[in-house]
Amino acid sequence: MKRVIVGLSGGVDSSVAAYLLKEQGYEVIGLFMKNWHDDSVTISDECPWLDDSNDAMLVADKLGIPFQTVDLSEQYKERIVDYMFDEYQKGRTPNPDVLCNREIKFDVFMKIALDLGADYVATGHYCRKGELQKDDHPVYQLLSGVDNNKDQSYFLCQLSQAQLAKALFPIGELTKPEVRKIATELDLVTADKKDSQGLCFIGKVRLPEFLQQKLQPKEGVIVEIPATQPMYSQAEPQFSSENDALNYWTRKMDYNRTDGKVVGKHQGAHYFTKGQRKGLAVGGTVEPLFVIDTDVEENVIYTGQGKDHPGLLKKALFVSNNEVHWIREDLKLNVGETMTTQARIRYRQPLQQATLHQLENGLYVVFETLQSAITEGQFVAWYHGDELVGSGVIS
Ligand SMILES: Nc1ncnc2c1ncn2[C@@H]1O[C@H](COP(=O)(O)OP(=O)(O)OP(=O)(O)O)[C@@H](O)[C@H]1O
Repeated sequence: MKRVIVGLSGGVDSSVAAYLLKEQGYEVIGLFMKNWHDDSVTISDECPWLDDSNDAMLVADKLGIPFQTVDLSEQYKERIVDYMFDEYQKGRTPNPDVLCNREIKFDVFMKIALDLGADYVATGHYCRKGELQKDDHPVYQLLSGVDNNKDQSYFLCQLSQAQLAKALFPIGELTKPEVRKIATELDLVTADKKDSQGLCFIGKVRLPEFLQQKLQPKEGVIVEIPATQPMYSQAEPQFSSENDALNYWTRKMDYNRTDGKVVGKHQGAHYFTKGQRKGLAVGGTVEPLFVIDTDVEENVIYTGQGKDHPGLLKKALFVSNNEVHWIREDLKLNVGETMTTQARIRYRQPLQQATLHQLENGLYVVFETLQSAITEGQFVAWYHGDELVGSGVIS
């Protein structure tokens, strides 16, 4: 009998995942991980991990499976929390959920599970795993969940073949309502529990308060850039090489920053991210202000009115070579090659038609239409239909 260790979070999705695996005849063990030190960077008075671990235990009990907890708060602090601070300090916006999957759930947690004799590690993610044979070797595929509303493949965009080989996603063929129905029929305590917003990190703390714990406030100005200023020339120029064209589409905004006017003050550019609307506290504008760029060195936030402000829009992005990741290693592009794909630059964004260009210095992703708030530090993931083929950190 194959042994599966399922990450039991105390939520409904992993509860049902554990049930389904048992039905399929696996030997199932539930494992809860504690991520947070009570005394470290927790903000709110609540202590949700205790409630969650208790719910996970009750579910395991009801399903009649063994249950254990592991404390991974040290590793979580080192690999996720510290990295978060570091990235914000540099003016980038990291994605803790993607990292948590790559570094914690499918690395530290997975190694513990394998040491406990597991053949597989399962989670309650809404995605599916496929398998192909190529040159007599198995090639694993990461496929989106059938529930379009809940598809979580994006959060797993940094998994490797080795990690996928050992992963199972039992609820990927189901919709959320179907999962809830199963949990209700089984009378699980988690049946009506509200979703954790799919965030393993921000769900537990409020981001601005979290950042203020480590990043010192530093007063600076908010500058508004008028929307009438051209960001790109209206007519596309003639390019002498593909390189020139790609650099043109990914370059920084070309407005003269001194043309903007100071409209307010902020407490630190490193607290802000591109596309952000909340927290600017500047009134009296016709349309709401959005952050179009931050300069953490000069401590200036550049803003513009309206979500279609040209300063927010770009057609392409760049990923440096060491941050390009192919789940489908067999499809990796060589220098000079291109690939037609569909891509997204944030969770739940509908897939966008795009072309990948692998050049000497890195990978360019050129979209068919302008994209809003392409943000450094976030992940771009590219797909072929419902298969997530690769991803990278936006430079
Ligand atoms: N503290 C934890 N301990 C063990 N596994 C976890 C934990 N947190 C998350 N997981 C695993 O990762 C999966 C995705 O986590 P996420 O935080 O996105 O929750 P979710 O989609 O709301 O799922 P759930 O309803 O199971 O909490 C979970 O279904 C679970 O298998």
